Amino acid sequence: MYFKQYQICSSLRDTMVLKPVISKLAGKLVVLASASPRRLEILRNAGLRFEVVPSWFKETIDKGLFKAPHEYAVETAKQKALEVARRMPFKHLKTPDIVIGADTIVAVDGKILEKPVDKCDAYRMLSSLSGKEHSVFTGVAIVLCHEKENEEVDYQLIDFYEETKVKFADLSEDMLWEYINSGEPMDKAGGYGIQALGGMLVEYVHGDFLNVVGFPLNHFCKQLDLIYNHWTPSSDQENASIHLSHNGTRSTSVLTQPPPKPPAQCNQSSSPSAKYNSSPSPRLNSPSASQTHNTQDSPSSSPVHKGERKDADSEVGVSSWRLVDSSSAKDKDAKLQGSESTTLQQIISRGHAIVPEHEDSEPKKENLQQIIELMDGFKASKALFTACNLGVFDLLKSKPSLDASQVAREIKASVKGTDCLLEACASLGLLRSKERPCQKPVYENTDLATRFLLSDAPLSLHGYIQHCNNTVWPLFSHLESAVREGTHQHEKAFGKKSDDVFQDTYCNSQEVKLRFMRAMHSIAEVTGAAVASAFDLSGYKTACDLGGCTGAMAYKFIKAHPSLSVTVFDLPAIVEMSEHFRPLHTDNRVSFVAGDFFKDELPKADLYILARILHDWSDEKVHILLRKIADACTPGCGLLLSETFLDEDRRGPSRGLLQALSMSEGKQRSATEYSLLLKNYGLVTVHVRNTGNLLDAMLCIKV
Ligand SMILES: C[S@@+](CC[C@H](N)C(=O)[O-])C[C@H]1O[C@@H](n2cnc3c(N)ncnc32)[C@H](O)[C@@H]1O
Repeated sequence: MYFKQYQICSSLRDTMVLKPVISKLAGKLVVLASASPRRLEILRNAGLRFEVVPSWFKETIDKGLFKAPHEYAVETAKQKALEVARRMPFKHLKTPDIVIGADTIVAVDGKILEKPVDKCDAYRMLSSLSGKEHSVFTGVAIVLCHEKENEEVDYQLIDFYEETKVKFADLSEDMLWEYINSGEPMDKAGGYGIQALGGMLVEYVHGDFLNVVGFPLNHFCKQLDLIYNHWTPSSDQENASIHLSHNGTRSTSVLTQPPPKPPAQCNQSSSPSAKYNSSPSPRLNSPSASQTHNTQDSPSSSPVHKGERKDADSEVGVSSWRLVDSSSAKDKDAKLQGSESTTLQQIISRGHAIVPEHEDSEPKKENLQQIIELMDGFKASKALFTACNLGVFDLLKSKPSLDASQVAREIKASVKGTDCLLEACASLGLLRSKERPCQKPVYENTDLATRFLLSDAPLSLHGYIQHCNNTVWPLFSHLESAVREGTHQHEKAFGKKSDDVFQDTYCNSQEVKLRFMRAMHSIAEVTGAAVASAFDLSGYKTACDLGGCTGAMAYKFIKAHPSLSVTVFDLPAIVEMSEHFRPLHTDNRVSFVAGDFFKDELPKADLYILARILHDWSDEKVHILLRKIADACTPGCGLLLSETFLDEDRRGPSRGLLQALSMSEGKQRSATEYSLLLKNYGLVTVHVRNTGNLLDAMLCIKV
């Protein structure tokens, strides 16, 4: 077991630099516009969380329009991604943040080979590759979608391609037909799959192997790095094309292209309503006004910058649009019918006007809305807490369709106050009000409330809501002092000095302790399954969940890993109450040990779990704990760390940054910061998983 894992560890060390890049996409709705299982696997293995929405774009672009084969692959990738980016807000009722499209082709003797249509076609393709070197190109398009007002979405497009040279051995007729009859060639570009049987046909590969499989992961990560770490919203960079040389050395050049044509010229186009405006910067959050481009190009020369080719192997183009649908939302769906192969040109002529943005002198509606929502945020939180505490959602589960006076009677509150509370909850999407002629409306729980707000729902957040109301709220009411003094405000909020919040505050009374445990339990119930299944832990037999509280995480781990046993290690005051949280149907693979992880010997295990622990403690205490863990680990032992990882630039997620405001003595960190910290203790990160849920995860191995 240890040997196997150590190998994984060293081979993955090289990819470490890429992980923080992938983590940039955490919390974003990333969509892969491809059903290719090979692309799916490559991206999943890289830790990317995404939805798959296969593109309806038919690969029917006339190849003759393109000067070079890669241009065709890039154009197809673009059209696939754009089709999904445009379809999702209508068909899926959500706007993705990023859509990734890709198209892989094989080119030999100036001809493009796609997927064979039948066995004879496969034979023709494979025999044309026999004994020769050919090129595999994957065109990739990254569409960044930026939702503006109801009817508007900004699309920014980054595309690039990767070329890999592959040489086939001389293939005998027997070998060819044996391979064709295996069925493998049929859904593969060029008629072969290098990752399976087709690998036997290959003499050598020059370049990125994964590119031949279907997705140039390395180049893609470099692109993400450029998008998220290196682009700044400067006007020069609007015309930036970034060239990545094939041998891995990167040269970034800002092209000095002639300025794009002004909007007046765009208006002379064949589609009278079409004006075109590019957003200035590839950063999602910088959609201010800028340059214009002509949209009258054919698909082969659509408004993606065609920069000078500095390097024959790879090219990146950047462009962006703002589409405004000039028609009503109702007929959008109808318009999209049969739009599988629409080009940008066609979108325009279907009633989407692309208009320049103006520097508004008045505040934009959405800006004002954003500020007002922030100002009102505490009112919404408090309305939610109050409705939960008064048992409104539980009541409407047992007695649906009550009006305000009936609810008031049941929860023993005033009719006036209850009326306001119910109306407010309905406006927040927590209740549904049903109008009745000449009578007061009645209320029911929405699906959201049924899922998360009932005290007995499997994913109930009731416990955490009570903790927020009783503990976090008082702390936040002293936020200004906390910021001025740089310390936690437990004494001001709870009238009691606290050196160790867990022992001095949470374990102070049975009531507070149970409330704290319910809070931890509810979050672990919601997040635990994603954390537990984030990595293949089949090599581990025993785990110890340090600060494992009620055991909620531990139960998720044994469910996800049938051969794993977990010891939950927590303070004696917590362990004595853990029985209350034991699931009805569970075996004895979860056990509890009471102790203090700063002072006592840690239970022996080959995997340690630290979920939501490190962020709470000072550097000094973190050092004590990690030293103890490192000493308890033999080489090959694992540490699974689960926290909310901050973005690498520490600009988000807000949830993590806001939580830091009320934290006692610890701090929030990014995945890289955790990795560097753990490395000091010989714990080398081999995988990072941004779960897209509240908690992310990282697997480290002791070397
Ligand atoms: C924020 S909670 C996290 C609970 C759990 N790991 C989860 O993710 O749901 C921190 C846990 O660490 C435990 N803890 C705090 N100080 C401890 C100590 N000195 N020794 C052992 N456990 C401790 C607390 O009792 C609590 O259960």
